[in-house]
Amino acid sequence: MAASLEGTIFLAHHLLRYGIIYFGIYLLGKSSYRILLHPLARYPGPVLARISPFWRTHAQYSKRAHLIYQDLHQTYGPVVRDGPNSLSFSDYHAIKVIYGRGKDSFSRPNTFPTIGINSEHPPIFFAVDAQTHQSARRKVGGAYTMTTILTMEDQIDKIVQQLEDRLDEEAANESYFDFSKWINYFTVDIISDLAFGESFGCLRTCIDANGIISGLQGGHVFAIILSVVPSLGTLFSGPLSKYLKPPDNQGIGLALKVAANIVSERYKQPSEKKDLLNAIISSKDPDRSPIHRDQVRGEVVAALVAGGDTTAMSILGCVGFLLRNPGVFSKLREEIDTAYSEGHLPQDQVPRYADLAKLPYLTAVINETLRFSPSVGAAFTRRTPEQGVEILPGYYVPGGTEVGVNNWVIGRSADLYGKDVEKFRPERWLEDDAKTKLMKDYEFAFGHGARICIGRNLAFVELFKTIAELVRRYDIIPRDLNRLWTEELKLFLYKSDMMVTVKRRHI
Ligand code: HEM
Repeated sequence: MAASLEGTIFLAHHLLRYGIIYFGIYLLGKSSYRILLHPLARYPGPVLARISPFWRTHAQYSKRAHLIYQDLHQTYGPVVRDGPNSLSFSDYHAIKVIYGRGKDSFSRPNTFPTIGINSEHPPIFFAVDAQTHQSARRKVGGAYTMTTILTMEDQIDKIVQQLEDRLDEEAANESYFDFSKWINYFTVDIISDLAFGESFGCLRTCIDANGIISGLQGGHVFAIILSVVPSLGTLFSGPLSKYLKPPDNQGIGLALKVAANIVSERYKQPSEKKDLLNAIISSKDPDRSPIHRDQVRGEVVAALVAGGDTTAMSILGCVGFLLRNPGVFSKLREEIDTAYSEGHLPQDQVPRYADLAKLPYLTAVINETLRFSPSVGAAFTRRTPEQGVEILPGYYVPGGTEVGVNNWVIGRSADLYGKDVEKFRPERWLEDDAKTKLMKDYEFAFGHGARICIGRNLAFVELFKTIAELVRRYDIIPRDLNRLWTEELKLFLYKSDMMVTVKRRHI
């Protein structure tokens, strides 16, 4: 008995020892191959990134990947190998090749969890190959044009008014409060009102509707992990998916459930309301047949996930940079006050977007905000086509490689924006027509080409209105200008804990 136990221990010990040795040899062989013989071997990058995907996971997980990628390109140049099979580009010319429009667009790596999505009728964000994406996007494009979005302006204005009511209450309290919370609630109320047919009422009730906002932010951890180890994504669509479903009483699970209910209600009881939900429902396939209900459901959830926090972070960024640059703030306020005194803006209502878009300095401030601190601080990557492609002159990239351009890094391209890229200087958008045209051609805060942000018209309407109203009506005093906010990159570049006090201006 004792002898057989000894034998078993001896065997296990040997198996473990040789297992470790063989595994070590395998890892060494694989790493050597990736460093010396892999088709991307000629591209520079940190050793750990060249042999393992975990360098990228770690960078993303550190919550400062935007800064890590900026350093990475300063150290290694315009093309860096940031994973065994992936490259990051910092030369702005790469944008048009990687993200350019057309039937030959590069596909999106399948890196996002797709629970609750019907892969036969995916919403645009989840369509992987170029053709499926193109056909899904053609159907819903009309719902997001500026003309359609402007039919919803009165509803947006109502929520701008609710934000002002909250700020007036804070002004009466004369104490510091977290401005980022109200702006988050504000953008979620707008997108839920338009896409879900009814606002979640966060501003009204002063609470994060059943944890939807915090739940969405928590979901970014999955997105980060899956972006680096896409094979894990199969778990979410395979037989295990039912065990991995998020709980449907909070966060994204609740958003999915609410979306399913409101979409079927809207089909049962059509409404005259001018909102995104109706605009999407009335979208047609190119053959004029109605859009599939599952795509509608998916688009509604995608709008909430992609359109709430992103817009909030741009509004917060803009206010923060104005506070840090009092000269810019005064110049903007003067432009807006003059527009009122000359009768170009109405005294007794939230200004119309069409009038605000005529103000050149306001437009420049918003463009500069999107360059200086884009809400999306991680790259949305693409996969190169099978035959491979020359992305920059002399930089041939084999087929099946994951390639991307980081938004934050491109916003700091001195070739594109000039040597003073580290300064928040809206004037750069107003100085020289040729330079402005180039900067606009390569604008990247909303992505580029076939998958450029479909919600950007709505984002612009929200940004112009909110910034104009805040600058016109409030003095905003930060508690500590040197510690304006906590900034963390998840998938989006989050700003939180922005403690300020506000005073209503007497105008
Ligand atoms: C300042 C605010 C916003 C920023 C910075 C932003 C940024 C982006 C970026 C960079 C992309 C491209 C992703 C890629 O290349 O794969 C994107 C796509 C998308 N955005 Fe936005 N976004 C904003 C607001 C919105 C809003 C308000 C909505 C919804 C109404 C929205 C809905 C979408 C959707 C559905 C996509 C997927 C488009 C496609 O794959 O064809 N976004 N956004």
